[in-house]
Amino acid sequence: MAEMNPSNPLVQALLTDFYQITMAYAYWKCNKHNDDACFDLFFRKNPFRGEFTIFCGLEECIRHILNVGFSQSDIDYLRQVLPDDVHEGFLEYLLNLDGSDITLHAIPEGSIVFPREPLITVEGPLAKLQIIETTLLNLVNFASLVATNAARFRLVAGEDVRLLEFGLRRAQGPDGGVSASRYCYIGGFDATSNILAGKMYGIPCKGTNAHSFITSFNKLTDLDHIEKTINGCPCTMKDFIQICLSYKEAVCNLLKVNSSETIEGELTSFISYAFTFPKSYLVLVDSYDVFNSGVPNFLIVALALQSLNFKAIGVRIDSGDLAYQSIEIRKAFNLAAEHFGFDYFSGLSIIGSNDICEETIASLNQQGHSLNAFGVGTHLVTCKSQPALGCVYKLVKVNGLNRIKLSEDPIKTTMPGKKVVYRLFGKEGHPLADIIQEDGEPAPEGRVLCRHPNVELKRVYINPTSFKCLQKTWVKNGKVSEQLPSIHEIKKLCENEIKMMRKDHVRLLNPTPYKVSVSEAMYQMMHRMILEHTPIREME
Ligand SMILES: Nc1ncnc2c1ncn2[C@@H]1O[C@H](COP(=O)(O)OP(=O)(O)OP(=O)(O)O)[C@@H](O)[C@H]1O
Ligand SMILES: O=P(O)(O)OC[C@H]1O[C@H](OP(=O)(O)OP(=O)(O)O)[C@H](O)[C@@H]1O
Ligand SMILES: O=C(O)c1cccnc1
Ligand SMILES: [Mg+2]
Repeated sequence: MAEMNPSNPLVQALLTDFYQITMAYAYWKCNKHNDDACFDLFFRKNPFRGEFTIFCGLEECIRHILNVGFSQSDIDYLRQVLPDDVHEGFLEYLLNLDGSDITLHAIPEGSIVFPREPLITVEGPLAKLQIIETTLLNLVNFASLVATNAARFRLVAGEDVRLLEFGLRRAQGPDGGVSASRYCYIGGFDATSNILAGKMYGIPCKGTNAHSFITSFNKLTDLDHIEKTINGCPCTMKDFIQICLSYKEAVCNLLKVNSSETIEGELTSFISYAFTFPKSYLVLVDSYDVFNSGVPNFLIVALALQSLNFKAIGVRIDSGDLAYQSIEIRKAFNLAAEHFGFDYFSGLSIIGSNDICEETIASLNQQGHSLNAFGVGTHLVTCKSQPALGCVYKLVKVNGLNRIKLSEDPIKTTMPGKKVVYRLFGKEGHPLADIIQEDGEPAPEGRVLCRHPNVELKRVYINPTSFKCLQKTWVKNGKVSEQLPSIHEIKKLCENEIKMMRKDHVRLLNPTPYKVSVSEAMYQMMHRMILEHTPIREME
């Protein structure tokens, strides 16, 4: 199916690390390449000093598995970079490689997830699963990081504020930008300014205007000669300018502004924008002076539009104190609403932008403001406060034998075996804890003993009112086995999952860790393996 290609053509078999190919060659040489393997993809620490993560990137992983394969030119290139004596049989093996014997289980995209949980579990031939490691990690790491970042912006902003993603110009390259737009939408943003992402993924596109547009206009007479009329209305530019000017004194008197000090070029730019977009008139008001020019000029044109039965949308401010200015702008809108008798002026939108981060929004909320929307770029899409999520991909089983990787740091010791995660819900409806079990253990029933994976004495009995298994099988032997959700469904899932959490787990500052536990059987198996694989030192 053509539509099941990865959305980025860079996502292909060669988008992996060289060592995956050399290891695959060694597996092949030792006849291990078709060993029956199982790998887990997971992270060890939530990002942004938080206690939750939004899992994203799954659909692109699935698309990669459905399409993975080396072209003849890939093989020709590999022949050049591998040792001279590389066996032709291995290159032939690579040429014929596809995803037909890979099975993938995963937690649904958009879910709230926690450290050490297998987000994706892949089963299939060892060498193939080795080759796709880097690609899957690349597809999940940034996607989950930026979606989590977006979810945090949504949490701090609250439900009633619109969040617009403006990051493309600052993003880490074209793919960073397009991916950020997609996963920020899932994480909680309402729209993007990135029209390619809009087209590719069906994300709503929104935009205002820039200082260059406003400052490119100079004098009203520059527009005088325009012969076109306003869209959907017989009003010419000359007439429209006259209507605007007829409101100038009244607006300036109302706002106690010296009308001769308002900037004519700015008014000209607003008129030209309103003339073009009479139904979506929203302009940037901070190019010269917000209160002595931007706001009066905006209102002059909003009133002119109203006289033609069009309703203005609002303003954007992109500098200065966003709290103070938004409150004062709202006062001006209220005054105009009352004076001119148009109630909706009180509810006009005020969008704030300019280097906004999570802390700025928290601070603005604390100070009080009148913004309806935030336009956020740099801090959101570059994940400035934490540039990477440390997802890893570890072998957990081969030919029926559980495998383990030990570490001095117990949190880095891998959890052996194929596993599933159950989420246990309490009587208030919130998740109480997740429990990682060995695949094949019965589902939790009655009173569930949840053990800390590493600390023997940390145990808790949970009596869940309900539970759910988080994993689903999305690909079975190279074929999609579960209907993939739309981006809008993924977004909705993400929103619901965050809402279900107890507030203290998802608060942004010093949140309470959510319990990720293991079953008794899992605990015993893991610790038996740790003992078996830890050599006992000799001392004299
Ligand atoms: N009331 C506020 N409380 C806290 N932070 C704010 C407030 N208002 C604006 N900010 C933030 O303060 C910073 C102001 O940045 P900066 O001083 O560079 O901008 P500016 O000089 O106002 O604008 P520009 O340089 O674009 O003309 C921005 O990050 C902005 O988001
Ligand atoms: O500030 P960010 O969160 O990255 O959001 C995107 C920014 O991009 C635009 O202006 P740009 O920064 O290009 O120019 P300006 O700041 O000089 O207006 C916009 O006005 C925002 O300020
Ligand atoms: O539409 C906007 O206002 C916009 C788009 C990109 C960057 N800054 C602002
Ligand atoms: Mg800026």
